[in-house]
Amino acid sequence: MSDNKGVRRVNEDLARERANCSFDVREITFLLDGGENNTITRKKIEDFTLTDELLSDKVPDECLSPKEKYENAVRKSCLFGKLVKDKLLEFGGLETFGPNSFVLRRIADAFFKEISPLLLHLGMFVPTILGQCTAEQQSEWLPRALSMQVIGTYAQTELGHGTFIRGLETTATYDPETEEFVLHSPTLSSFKWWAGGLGKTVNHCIVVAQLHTKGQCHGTHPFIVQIRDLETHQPLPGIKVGEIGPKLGFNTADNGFLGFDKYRIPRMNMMMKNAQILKDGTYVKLDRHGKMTYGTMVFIRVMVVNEVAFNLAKAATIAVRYSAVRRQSEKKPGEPEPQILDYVTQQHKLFICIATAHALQLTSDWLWRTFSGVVTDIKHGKTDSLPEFHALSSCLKAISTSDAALLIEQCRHSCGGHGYMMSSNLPLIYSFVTATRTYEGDYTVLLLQTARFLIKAWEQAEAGKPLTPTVSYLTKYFKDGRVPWDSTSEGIVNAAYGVAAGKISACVKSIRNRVKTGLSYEDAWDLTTVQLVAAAEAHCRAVICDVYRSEAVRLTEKSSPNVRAVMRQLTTLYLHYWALERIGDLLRYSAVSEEDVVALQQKYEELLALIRPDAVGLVDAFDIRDEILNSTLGAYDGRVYERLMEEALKSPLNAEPVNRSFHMYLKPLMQGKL
Ligand SMILES: CCCCCCCCCCCCCCCCCCCCCCCC(=O)SCCNC(=O)CCNC(=O)[C@H](O)C(C)(C)COP(=O)(O)OP(=O)(O)OC[C@H]1O[C@@H](n2cnc3c(N)ncnc32)[C@H](O)[C@@H]1OP(=O)(O)O
Ligand SMILES: Cc1cc2nc3c(=O)[nH]c(=O)nc-3n(C[C@H](O)[C@H](O)[C@H](O)COP(=O)(O)OP(=O)(O)OC[C@H]3O[C@@H](n4cnc5c(N)ncnc54)[C@H](O)[C@@H]3O)c2cc1C
Repeated sequence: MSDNKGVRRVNEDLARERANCSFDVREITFLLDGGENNTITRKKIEDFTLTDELLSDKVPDECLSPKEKYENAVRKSCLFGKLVKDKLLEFGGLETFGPNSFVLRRIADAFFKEISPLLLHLGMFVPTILGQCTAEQQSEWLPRALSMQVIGTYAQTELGHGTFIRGLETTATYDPETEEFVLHSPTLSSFKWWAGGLGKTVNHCIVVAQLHTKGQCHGTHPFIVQIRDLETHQPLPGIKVGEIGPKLGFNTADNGFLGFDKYRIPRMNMMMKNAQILKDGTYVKLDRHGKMTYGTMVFIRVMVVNEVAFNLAKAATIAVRYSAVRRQSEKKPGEPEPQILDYVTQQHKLFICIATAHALQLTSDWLWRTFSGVVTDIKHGKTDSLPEFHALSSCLKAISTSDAALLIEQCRHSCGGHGYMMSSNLPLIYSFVTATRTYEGDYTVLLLQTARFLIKAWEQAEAGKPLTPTVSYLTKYFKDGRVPWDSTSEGIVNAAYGVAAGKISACVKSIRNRVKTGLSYEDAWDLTTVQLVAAAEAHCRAVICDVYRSEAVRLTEKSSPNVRAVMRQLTTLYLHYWALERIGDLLRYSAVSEEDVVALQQKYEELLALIRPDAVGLVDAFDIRDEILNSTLGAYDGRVYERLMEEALKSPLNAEPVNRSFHMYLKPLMQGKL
């Protein structure tokens, strides 16, 4: 596929797709990056970080042993970290969790096919210092953490408890004699389990433990704990630490276990922004809201929406480019084999992935702005917006991770057998994203948190009290009766809110009816949880539909007509897809008719046809470099078969024509000598 000057040519089908695209791809890239300047900065950072020296792996990562994989990930983390530290100042530095840190997080995928053992240090250890320490404590820990003298992680989950934080068993008992806390793991189930980087990499750790002082337990609080010697890296006396073993993914993250045997830490290692222990052991609570120590989890839930939007964009890019290159079967006898992207069923599998990546990216940007507002409020001592934000971030985390994981798997299905190859990168993208559905709050558990808020909001609506913005629709749909049907985008969003309101109303009735039979509120709630999860899902879906539609309109106000048209086609496709997926709910809670359903289906199929010529342009607009995509099927030039063969030849099994197992086992078996 090289021309006579050695320049690699692009696959002809892909080249033709790009020539036929109706819009300027860069325009959509700028929209998704949040402006042209951001794109320019991102590209500069990519150019200086994505160097051959760092990226070249002679043997594919997946062919290495677990130990070699981990060591390679540590090597690259250190080289990448140094490069970033040395050069990033040229681009305005890594302001703490500013736009450059999002860019770096994405670029990191080029270095770590799975995950960096240092991700938890930057992703959770540093943010927890920022969120949970006093200014004095920050000035002690932050410079050491940012210069990587202190490398840390976040150890909350235990063998016995992850979801139910109040059930954690690790104790931190204050000893006023020595002004120290004594950390202890009283049972096997109290061992910390899961923290990324804990197994082998970190020397410090944020430990969430039950605080005891003056004979009283004050619940869980975070502590900074040194666990390894800074010189020798040996675990310190009183610490039992190790790695938890192979997992579905995250295999370079050295997730670890940790136990304490009456291990002492100074009083000031308690993170004291929200609560303090005075020298004499007096407990002082500063958190009027009560859940401020859960702040890091809320932050990560916000970040995760962005993570999964990007990973879905990667999977969609791989699957759409491959579908433009791959030809299979015949539509009519004797005709040439079509590109598989020309099958309507393939378009149905893939275009929703592009639209969802957009929907989640725009929702994530909106959520980040909302979060920044909440953080500013909290700095001014206002916590009123926290319950609504907790409900919102919980459901968006749950739904975005669940949707992304399902759709990434759909991208893999759409690539047939080759999608199953590790070298396609789809299995690793999936294994990374499917974990997001569990960590930082399990899907069901988080939707039930949102449901709690929705039921309270319903009761407020009933009492004629004002409602916060994301639930204000409940006032409108409070009265029973079906929501009028209107097939415009706005109409579909309204219907989605109507469905959510109908489901919340049904939950309220169900709980009340059960209480009337003599059940306790808790039992009535428990029996209604299947409906409550569905109601929270419907609420979240309505929010995503609403935000996606309105943000896409706002962002494309000044766009060229063709970009505006294709962006509108995508939002309309998303709305129609979900209307059809939830048609049973619409029939129950809205005035949609049989003819309307037929029209919805017809319009959906028309949209697939309209988007088809722009599909490759749309994934090109994600502008994900080959190094980051890491995929034989999805590279920009479409050299799919060549890359598959090149990668296969790197397999260690191909290093010798005959494997020794032939002589050891097969030959004796063949000769009846085994
Ligand atoms: C060099 C190389 C590196 C390259 C990178 C370079 C770039 C770096 C940039 C960094 C970018 C970072 C990106 C990050 C990407 C992500 C990667 C992360 C990797 C893995 C991380 C995984 C970490 C973890 O999983 S940590 C553990 C998380 N655990 C959980 O989430 C547990 C879930 N459980 C809970 O949240 C709670 O226990 C809960 C809510 C289920 C119940 O709590 P509790 O029992 O205490 O409360 P209730 O009694 O039920 O409710 C009481 C009341 O409180 C309200 N409430 C609950 N939670 C909150 C909250 N968080 N905020 C506000 N309010 C809350 C609740 O609603 C109730 O209110 P009522 O009014 O009473 O109803
Ligand atoms: C890859 C990965 C990385 C992780 N990294 C970290 C880390 O760095 N630090 C850390 O502290 N933790 C980490 N974790 C742990 C993670 O946060 C927990 O696994 C997660 O919060 C789920 O808790 P659990 O494992 O206790 O699940 P469980 O709560 O035991 O859930 C099991 C099942 O029970 C259901 N269930 C539980 N409670 C309820 C309820 N109240 N109502 C209805 N259903 C319920 C759940 O829906 C689920 O189906 C990580 C986990 C993974 C997978």
